[in-house]
Amino acid sequence: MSYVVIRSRQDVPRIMYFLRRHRSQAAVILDDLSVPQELPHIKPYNAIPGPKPIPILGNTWRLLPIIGQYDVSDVARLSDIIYRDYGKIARLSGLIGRPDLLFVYDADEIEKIYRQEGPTPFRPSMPCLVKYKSEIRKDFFGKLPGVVGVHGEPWREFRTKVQKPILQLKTVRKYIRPIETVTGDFIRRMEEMMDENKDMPSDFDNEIHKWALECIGVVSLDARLGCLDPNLSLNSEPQRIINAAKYALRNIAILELKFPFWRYFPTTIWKNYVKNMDYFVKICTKYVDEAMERLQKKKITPDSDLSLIERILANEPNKKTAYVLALDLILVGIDTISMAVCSILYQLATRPEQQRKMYEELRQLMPDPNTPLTTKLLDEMVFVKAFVKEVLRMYSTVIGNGRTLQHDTIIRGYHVPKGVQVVFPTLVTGQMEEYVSKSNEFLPERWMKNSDENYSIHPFASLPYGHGARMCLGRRFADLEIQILLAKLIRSYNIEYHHQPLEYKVTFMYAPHGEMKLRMMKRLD
Ligand code: HEM
Repeated sequence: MSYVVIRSRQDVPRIMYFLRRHRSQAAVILDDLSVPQELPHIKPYNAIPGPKPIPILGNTWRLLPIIGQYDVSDVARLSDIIYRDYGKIARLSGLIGRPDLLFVYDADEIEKIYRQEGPTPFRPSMPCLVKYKSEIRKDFFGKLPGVVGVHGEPWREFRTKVQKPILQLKTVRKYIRPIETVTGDFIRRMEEMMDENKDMPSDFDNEIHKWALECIGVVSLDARLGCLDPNLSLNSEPQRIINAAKYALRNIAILELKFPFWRYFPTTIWKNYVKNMDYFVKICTKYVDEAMERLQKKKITPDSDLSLIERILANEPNKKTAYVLALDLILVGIDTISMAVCSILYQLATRPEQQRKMYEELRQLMPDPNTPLTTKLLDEMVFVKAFVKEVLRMYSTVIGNGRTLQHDTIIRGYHVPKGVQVVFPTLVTGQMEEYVSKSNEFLPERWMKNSDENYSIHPFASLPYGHGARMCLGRRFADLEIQILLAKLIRSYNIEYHHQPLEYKVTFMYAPHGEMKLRMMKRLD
């Protein structure tokens, strides 16, 4: 199917006549994206295939516990099943309390939607966070609600204020040393945790979570939070932060994917969510205030070597921007990265040949394992970077992204009305043979410029960090943190796995599910 974009409504009859005459299958898109219903060839929205809703419960029952056809943890499989059952476009309608979900598995269409999204893309996410920010703590967030769960002008204004420092390589690179220090502490802790077989404990994923928390503390609060301390008392601040991160973040899957009872009355899980979010607000306020005090004592010149938070505080008279930014980074920058790291380490442990290649690259770049990391060294770790990309293609931590359509749009020949939530299932499209050559094979080399073979990949098939103006704000930090961890760990240890294979599931993010008892064998060279 090809498309014809028409600049003016008056041209419609002329173009339609031309298309009919030439028996063309092209779909017509009006430049202003308002689509008249009567255009021939364009099928109505309700003709899109999809699971049939049942009366009263709509399609929500499919996600209900016990009677539901799909479990929350099956969401990744659900997206695959929908593709197999209905093809490249499918509609999940009749979801109580939320708009229809439209699954699009066509990389050309995904590209088109992303490219047309305009200056304020709307990502339908985290309704519970929206309620928290816009109702429960309206007093705090007011006109500066941040980026996560925020849309339209308020989102654009906030993103414009913070985007430059967060994505600027100069700022990100300042964090090589601090993240290397956190990671060194984490690896020492791993040494202490291993059993007599050198296996990590069964809850090793929680330890990775603490490393991610400690990293985000350094980035967003200019602070070492102390989460890697092995002897935390129950009431200590780091332990309370660890617990809040678990409840506030991990329960979002239950709040958002299961029936949203919390919208109608405050359920226990909702009350806990609010309590933990309040705790995060308190922590962010405390550490940003401390950063401000330190900043006030500094003499700032245009060349001052400032941290991310200091730069925000120096440019913005309102401290609220820094509080809210820190909160947003914490909310989305812990689980994403810790789950991605679980997945990457598990893949390394179960792919010894690939791990050997990574090790050889690292040994060549860092003959002494204690070589301090630099921008140059990190840039030269091409296999490390390619391996991470390949894991994110085949096991994308965030299984899909989405946009709420802000205009009526034609997608695969259907007229899709404004307001529908379009889902881009990157986990599925990233593995479709028509978009990715040898899609079922795990080949990091496909991402390497000087690879012997010529692999093709559609640029919109695998987008683990999303795309466009709303793309992941923390992606440079995410890449940096993952790369530093791999460089330090794989240079010095061989990672193995000697237990039952782990299945991938969605518990908020897509990651191996079960006991991550990785074995860490110290390398001798
Ligand atoms: C491997 C780890 C990560 C993955 C796979 C990931 C993925 C994503 C995706 C898919 C989005 C939506 C983008 C879009 O709508 O186009 C997103 C948004 C976002 N991410 Fe990440 N992310 C990761 C790590 C991080 C980290 C470490 C941080 C913070 C330091 C972070 C901060 C954010 C923020 C603030 C947004 C919201 C941006 C906005 O709506 O304007 N992410 N991320």
